[in-house]
Amino acid sequence: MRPFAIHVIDDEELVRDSIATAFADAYRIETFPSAEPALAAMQASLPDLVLLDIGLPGMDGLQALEEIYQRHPGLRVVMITAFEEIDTVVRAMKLGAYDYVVKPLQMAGLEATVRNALESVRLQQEVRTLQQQFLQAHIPYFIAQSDVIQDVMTFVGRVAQSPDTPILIQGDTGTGKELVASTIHYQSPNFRGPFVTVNCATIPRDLLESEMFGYEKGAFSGAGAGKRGLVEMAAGGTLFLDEVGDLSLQAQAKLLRFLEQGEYYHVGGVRLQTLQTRVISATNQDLDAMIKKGEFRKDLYFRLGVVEVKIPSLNARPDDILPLARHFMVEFGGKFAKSITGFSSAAEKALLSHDWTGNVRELKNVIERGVLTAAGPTLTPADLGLEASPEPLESCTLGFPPIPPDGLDLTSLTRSVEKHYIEAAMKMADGNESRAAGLLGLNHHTFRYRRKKILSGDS
Ligand SMILES: Nc1ncnc2c1ncn2[C@@H]1O[C@H](COP(=O)(O)OP(=O)(O)OP(=O)(O)O)[C@@H](O)[C@H]1O
Repeated sequence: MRPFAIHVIDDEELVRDSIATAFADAYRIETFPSAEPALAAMQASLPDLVLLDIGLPGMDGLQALEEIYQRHPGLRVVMITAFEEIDTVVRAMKLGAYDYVVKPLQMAGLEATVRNALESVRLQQEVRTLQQQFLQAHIPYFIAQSDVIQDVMTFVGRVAQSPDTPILIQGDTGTGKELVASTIHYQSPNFRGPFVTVNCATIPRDLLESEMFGYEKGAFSGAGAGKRGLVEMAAGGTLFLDEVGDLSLQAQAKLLRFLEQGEYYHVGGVRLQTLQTRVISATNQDLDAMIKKGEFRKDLYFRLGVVEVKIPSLNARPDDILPLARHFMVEFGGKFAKSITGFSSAAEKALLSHDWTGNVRELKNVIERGVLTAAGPTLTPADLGLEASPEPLESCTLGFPPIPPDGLDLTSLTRSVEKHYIEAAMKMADGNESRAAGLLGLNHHTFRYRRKKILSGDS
């Protein structure tokens, strides 16, 4: 199969025929005596290259070139021209033509020009394929099973569509804020640009401003050569400011100006710098409280949080626990070359009843340890370092009261048994609902629901 298609547009039949004959073996050739039918044919099927005569009847070559670029930007066009039309050639090249050949045509020269043009088409296709493969391999895989996190991800997919709207992600530690930020980046029009993470808590406060905005040579002692800032490195992409609550007030003022005007100065610099990047910030601190204490600028808070995304803690979305656990099991199984096939039912119960204060990060660590140390093939509570939930009541020896001669009210008996154990579990767990749920082999959500019902006397 000849891989490339070429459209030849020339009013001279001899030119059309000689090109068609010379190239027929190597390329798929279609010929047109004028621009209009060629443009119509392009609507149905786009060639890889167009050989376009300048002196055409009807729409001339330059008009046709403009029309082609308007409809199909990026298409390679080589102009065919008579020697005396050289001024027109210059105009064509300015409009974006790839190259030109002069009549009378020398087939060897034309062949070389066509080969070059098609090589650049091939390279462009290759770059696109590699880009696609890279993105597919790097797009973060975000597990979202629970309704609540699915709603968050639907919203995130919508807000990702703008290239520069600032987004503030709030959530407890380890809930997946950075993963959500990178998901936004890869779903946004900036996905070909860089995703640059700045952890504002780990860079010393007095260095943060210069690290973020860069500095000029000699800006401060030790600033031997100048340095580009992280903001600059994120140009055309996304700048992710993790732990944004840790920014000094001075850095906050600079960030505000940058967000509002897209402008900033290097530390020690006098030249105004401008660039475009999307800023996504995240925090697990209470920014409202920090604003009240004068530690965080209110205007910056509003600017960072043009769109706010709140990620619920893992305990509040128990439906995600097992899908996440299985996802990490596969990930670490592959990493450590271990064939772990799943979780024992006791391990699943233990996972569901554990109090995940460290959220998804804690769950990931637990599974990593489990996969690494387990003898397999299924993971047990001991492998995961979790306490097994108590055995179901049926297997315990309970002293059930006999049914009195006039019968009993099973519903109210069941209710008082449930009430008794919910209260006892809360007491044993020092009031921690999630742990109490674990003691009764329930997930947090179900336990909370039943406890609420019992407390309201409505069961
Ligand atoms: N829904 C999810 N699907 C798959 N992996 C997840 C998910 N949520 C979190 N993770 C993983 O859990 C770990 C912690 O997530 P991440 O670093 O994004 O949390 P964070 O909220 O930014 O934490 P911190 O507040 O400490 O900065 C990461 O390895 C991340 O890949």
